[in-house]
Amino acid sequence: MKIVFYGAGNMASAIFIGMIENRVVKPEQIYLTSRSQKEKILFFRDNLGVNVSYDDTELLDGADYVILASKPQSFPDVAKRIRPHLEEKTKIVSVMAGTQIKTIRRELKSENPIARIMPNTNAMVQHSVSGIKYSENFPNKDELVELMKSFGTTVVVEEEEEMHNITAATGSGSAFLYYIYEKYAESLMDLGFSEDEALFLTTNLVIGAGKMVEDSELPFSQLRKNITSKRGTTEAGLDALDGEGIKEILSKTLNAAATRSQELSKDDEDE
Ligand SMILES: NC(=O)C1=CN([C@@H]2O[C@H](COP(=O)(O)OP(=O)(O)OC[C@H]3O[C@@H](n4cnc5c(N)ncnc54)[C@H](O)[C@@H]3O)[C@@H](O)[C@H]2O)C=CC1
Ligand SMILES: O=C(O)[C@@H]1CCC=N1
Repeated sequence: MKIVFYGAGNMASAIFIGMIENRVVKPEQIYLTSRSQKEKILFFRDNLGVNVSYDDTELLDGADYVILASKPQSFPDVAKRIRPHLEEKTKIVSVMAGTQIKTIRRELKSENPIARIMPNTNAMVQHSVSGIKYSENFPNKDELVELMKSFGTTVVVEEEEEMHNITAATGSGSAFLYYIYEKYAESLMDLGFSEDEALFLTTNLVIGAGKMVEDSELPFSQLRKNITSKRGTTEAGLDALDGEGIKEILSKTLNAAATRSQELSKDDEDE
C-alpha cells in the first residue's frame, strides 16, 4: 500500500506517526510532501524512515491513498500539483476542515473516490476521535476504517452539516480543553503558586482525571459528585463556576467553531 500525504504538519504527522506506531503501515509505504523543503519533513524521513518527495509524478505513481492535509486555503495550490498525475484507482482522503467533497472533486477535476475525515491531534497517541464522510463511489470503506483505527476511533457521518459539529466538538475540542488547563494554571498562580508549581499541579490533575475517566467508567457527573462534599469547598467552587455561566461559555465556543467550519465550506458554486 502507498499512502501519500500532501502536507506534513500537525495533523498529518499525528496521523502517520499513529499509523507507524501501530504498525498498520510500514514507514516505507508512506510518502510525504509539503509546500517547500523544510527541516521538519526531513526530520520525519531521517527519524521514521518515511519517503519525502517533491516530484508529483513520482508521488502519485501507484498511490493507493492521497491524504489532503494542507490548510483549506492552500488546497487550490495542492490541487494544481495533484491534478495532472492523479490515477483513477487512487482514493482521496481529506482532513481539511470545512472543505466539502464537491469542492475537492471540482478542484481535482476527478471522479476519484473521496472521504472527508475529521481527526484530532490525539491521533499522536492513537486516541483520535475521527468523523468520516464518504463519497458515493468510495469502495472498500473497511480498509480506510482499519487504517484510521491505528490512530483512534471513528464516527461515520452522513451529512456535511454533522461534519461541522464534529469539527467543533473533537477536531478543535482538545484545544478548548488545553486552553482551560492553561487558564487553570494561571489561576493557581493568582492563588500564590509559582509557575512551575501551577504547571506541575495542573498537569497531574489533568492526567489523573483522564485516567479516572478511562479506568472508572463512571459518568463525569458521578466523578464530580464523588468529590463534592455537602456544603464543602468543592460545592462553593462549583457554585461560582456555574454562576459565571460555564455551560453558556462552552456552547458559545462550540458554536463559533462550527460556524467557522461552515464559512470554510462555502463553495463558490453555492453562491
Ligand atoms: N491541527 C489539528 O488539530 C487539525 C487539523 N485539521 C486540518 O488539517 C489540515 C492541516 O492542518 P495543520 O496540520 O494544523 O496545519 P499545518 O500548517 O501544521 O500543516 C499544513 C501543511 O500543509 C503543507 N502545504 C501547504 N501548501 C502545500 C502545497 N502546495 N503542497 C503540499 N503541501 C502544502 C504545509 O507545508 C504543511 O506541511 C487543515 O486543513 C486543518 O483544517 C483537521 C483536524 C485537526
Ligand atoms: O483549527 C482548525 O481549523 C483545524 C480543524 C480542527 C482543528 N484544527
